[in-house]
Amino acid sequence: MKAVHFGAGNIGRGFVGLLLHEGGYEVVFSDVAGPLVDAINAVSEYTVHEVGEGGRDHVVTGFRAINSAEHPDQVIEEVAGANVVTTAVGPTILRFVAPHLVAGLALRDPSSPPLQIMACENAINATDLLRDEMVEAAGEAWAALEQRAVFANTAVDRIVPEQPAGAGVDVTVEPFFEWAIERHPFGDDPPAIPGAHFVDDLAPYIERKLFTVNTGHAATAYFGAQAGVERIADALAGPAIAARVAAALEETSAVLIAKHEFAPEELAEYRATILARFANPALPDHVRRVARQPLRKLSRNERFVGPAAEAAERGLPVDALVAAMAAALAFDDPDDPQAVELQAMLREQDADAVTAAVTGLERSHPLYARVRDAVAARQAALAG
Ligand SMILES: NC(=O)c1ccc[n+]([C@@H]2O[C@H](COP(=O)([O-])OP(=O)(O)OC[C@H]3O[C@@H](n4cnc5c(N)ncnc54)[C@H](O)[C@@H]3O)[C@@H](O)[C@H]2O)c1
Ligand SMILES: O=P(O)(O)OC[C@@H](O)[C@@H](O)[C@H](O)[C@H](O)CO
Repeated sequence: MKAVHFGAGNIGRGFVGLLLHEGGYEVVFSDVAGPLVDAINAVSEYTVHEVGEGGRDHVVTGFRAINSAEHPDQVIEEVAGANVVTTAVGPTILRFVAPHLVAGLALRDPSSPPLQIMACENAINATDLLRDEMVEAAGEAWAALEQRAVFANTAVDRIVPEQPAGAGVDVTVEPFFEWAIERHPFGDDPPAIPGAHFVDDLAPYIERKLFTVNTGHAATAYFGAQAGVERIADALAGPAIAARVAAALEETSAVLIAKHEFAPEELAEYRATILARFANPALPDHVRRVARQPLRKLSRNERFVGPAAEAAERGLPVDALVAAMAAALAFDDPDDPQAVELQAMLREQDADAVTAAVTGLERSHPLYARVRDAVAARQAALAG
């Protein structure tokens, strides 16, 4: 069995590649970073080090890597003969992966079982997004290709920090992981992924994950950045930040309870587990990584505006989420292109233009005025 995994970065090697290996797949990593591809091909095994309570080491073997920027034909050929394709490249990169998948399907033996495609990105229905990109890339050819693949949305959860320079291909991760996958696309032949769970309805799982783990993580990072703290665990060690993050998560939990009927005590336990994961002192996770791409994180269906909009529509509180968005608006990292773009927008456009462009909210939406006030406050701070 063969799996082609796009994106041999932190989660690619430290989670997806590991579980595919444990499921018995030969793993072919595809990446555009030449030195990373060379480093992977220079070793016959790498170790995933789980750090923190209960952590242990896992050795991954049976993999190789291809530079898809230099050798697209090789990647396409691997896709054509694979059982499974996964991605962990970031939601905005899926459109660059899509043409390789379309070309691979075109080469695929039509009598082989359908290619099982799963995007493992932090976004609602990322696999649907990848499929849409493939349909667009294929144009009229799609009708002949679509039977050759099945598509399942997934929710992946494991904190994998940036790896220190010189660490080679090994990856340091937290011990916790969760991988929820839509069951119905696979019929009687689900992929072999030990530890993953197959669910009939992914929406509660992906929303619980994105609007708790990622909302809380991002809130910690943006409050931490404002306080000049570098590590996530250190940011959460301050009682003021911990209280603000906890308040934001109580607001998202209220939405999840109202929408998906989670039991309040179950979500309280989920929140406590997550805050303990963030506080793991052995995990070298940094504010800069977690805060990355603030425009993506402040967009309409993402971890702040998504749950806050639903809360406002239901008349539920949003104060703590708006406070976290205000901290995100202040995130100013010269090495993060989206942070630079956001700060330029705040300097050059009026509050309504920034609010609409960044959040995608209509002026008539009950959340709009609250976010616009936060935008105006950030603009006043920049001007003053
Ligand atoms: N790190 C985590 O804790 C974590 C956890 C869950 C989900 N995720 C999600 O996984 C995705 C990747 O995150 P990450 O932290 O591993 O990032 P990363 O930057 O470590 O890895 C991304 C990799 O994708 C590669 N890449 C870029 N363009 C590519 C292309 N066109 N084809 C193939 N590879 C390409 C990059 O070179 C890089 O190696 C994101 O969507 C993220 O939200 C991350
Ligand atoms: O990957 P992003 O940029 O969407 O979010 C940053 C982190 O919150 C994220 O990578 C978490 O570590 C991960 O989602 C945990 O499962």
